[in-house]
Amino acid sequence: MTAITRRDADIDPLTAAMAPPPNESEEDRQARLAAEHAAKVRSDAIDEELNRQRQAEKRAPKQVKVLLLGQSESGKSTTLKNFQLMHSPKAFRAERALWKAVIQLNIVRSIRLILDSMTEAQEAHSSPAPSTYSTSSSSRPASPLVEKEYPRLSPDLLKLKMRLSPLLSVEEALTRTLAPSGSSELEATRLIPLRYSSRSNTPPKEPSVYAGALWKGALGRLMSSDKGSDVDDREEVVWDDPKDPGLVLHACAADMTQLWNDPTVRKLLEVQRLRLEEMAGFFLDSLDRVTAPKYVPSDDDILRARLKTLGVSEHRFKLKTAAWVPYFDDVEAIIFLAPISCFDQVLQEDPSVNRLEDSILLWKAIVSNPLLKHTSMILFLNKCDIMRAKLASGIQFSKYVISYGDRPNNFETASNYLRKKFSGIQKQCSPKPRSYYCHFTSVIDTSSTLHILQNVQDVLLRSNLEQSSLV
Ligand SMILES: Nc1nc2c(ncn2[C@@H]2O[C@H](COP(=O)(O)OP(=O)(O)OP(=O)(O)O)[C@@H](O)[C@H]2O)c(=O)[nH]1
Ligand SMILES: [Mg+2]
Repeated sequence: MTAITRRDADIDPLTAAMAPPPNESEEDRQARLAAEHAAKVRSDAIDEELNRQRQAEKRAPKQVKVLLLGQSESGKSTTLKNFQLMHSPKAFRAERALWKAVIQLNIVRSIRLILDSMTEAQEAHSSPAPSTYSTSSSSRPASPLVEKEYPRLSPDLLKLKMRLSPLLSVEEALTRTLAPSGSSELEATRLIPLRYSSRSNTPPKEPSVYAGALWKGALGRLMSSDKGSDVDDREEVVWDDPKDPGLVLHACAADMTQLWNDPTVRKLLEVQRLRLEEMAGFFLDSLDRVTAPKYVPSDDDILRARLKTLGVSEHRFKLKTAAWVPYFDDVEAIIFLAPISCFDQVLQEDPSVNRLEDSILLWKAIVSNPLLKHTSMILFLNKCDIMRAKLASGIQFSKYVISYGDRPNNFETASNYLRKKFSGIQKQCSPKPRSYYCHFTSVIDTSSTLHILQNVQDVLLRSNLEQSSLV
């Protein structure tokens, strides 16, 4: 009985299944052997391919994954442009012509904001006197319109406004170009209401595109086909459409300059607290240059151009680094952008939230996230140039950041105060100690940013090296 049991166990079910049928003919046997041989050849080929891939992966540089995070308008896309300029300058420059359309859209948007302000001033002057409001209802707050002291607009200024109204349709055309109908990007790039009154409390929707290069393709196709799809470094944009937005902008250039330099307009913007020169995509001080027929955007212009990104995109860059890079494990790092200049601004999507406060809360959430506990954190306290200008112009930091108290209202003190605040949160809220670096940045400045990104890259590689116990 014991013997029988042992014999049963010896018969491996797999061997039994693979064994030839008990009464196999010679012909069947040949066919079976041929099929088995073919299967073996296939399987060996697959093994070989897998081995080849494994070897190739070992030789290829390991990827260093870096995530760019931060609230809207913090400078993520601009930092990415810096990476592109650093690692694939040719590809970056090949897109100059495409950015021209974005810059045109930025100009038209700034002009529309001025025209909207003028409309509001006109309405304020034609609306009833303040006393009508104060007697109408005790619970109703006085209209903000009548509290503001709008300057009166001269007939000449109103004529100028009329002359510039065709720009509104240019805005519409450009927005459509960036998100042609039928594309998945259309929904996100909904047209801005032609007239926006600040009374309505709904800010105009900003043109936006989904992450990735879809919009670039759409725009590229619209350009003159006889030039081919490769847009050369110095090539100007040539549109198929005779109503080229560039032509309209060129024709309106003198009027736009006159509008922007008009003292009444400046006063009006001041009353509205609309600081266009600090807003994203500001080009009104370079109208002559950027509306010239042969204008080609410079690196600087491209970095300043503003187009909102929706969604997440992935970009790969090959780092020109030493041969030892392939031996490191993956390193995950986050570059977090906090635009410190926004201490006196609120979120567009929720005007009850201060932008700086939003950045701090977001930072806190990221550093305390247990899933990211091994991730190196690189903090960019960004838009230092705007921060410096704001403080120099007399805007009081302590009015918005009460805890700042009576410290001096200068860039050095205020920026260091914020650096300590962000670093403190990192130290306190990280689940465990981690690599942490902080930089003061102005990512529109390519040379200083290049320097910082180089440093970031070195640090990431070094920390990888340490983790791999190679140093
Ligand atoms: N002056 C100045 N402008 C900056 C700086 N960083 C970014 N900008 C500008 O601010 C605007 C917004 O920057 P983006 O890079 O588009 O911001 P983002 O984080 O990608 O924003 P979303 O796509 O909305 O998430 C752009 O017009 C940039 O040129 C800076 O350090 N200084
Ligand atoms: Mg973006």
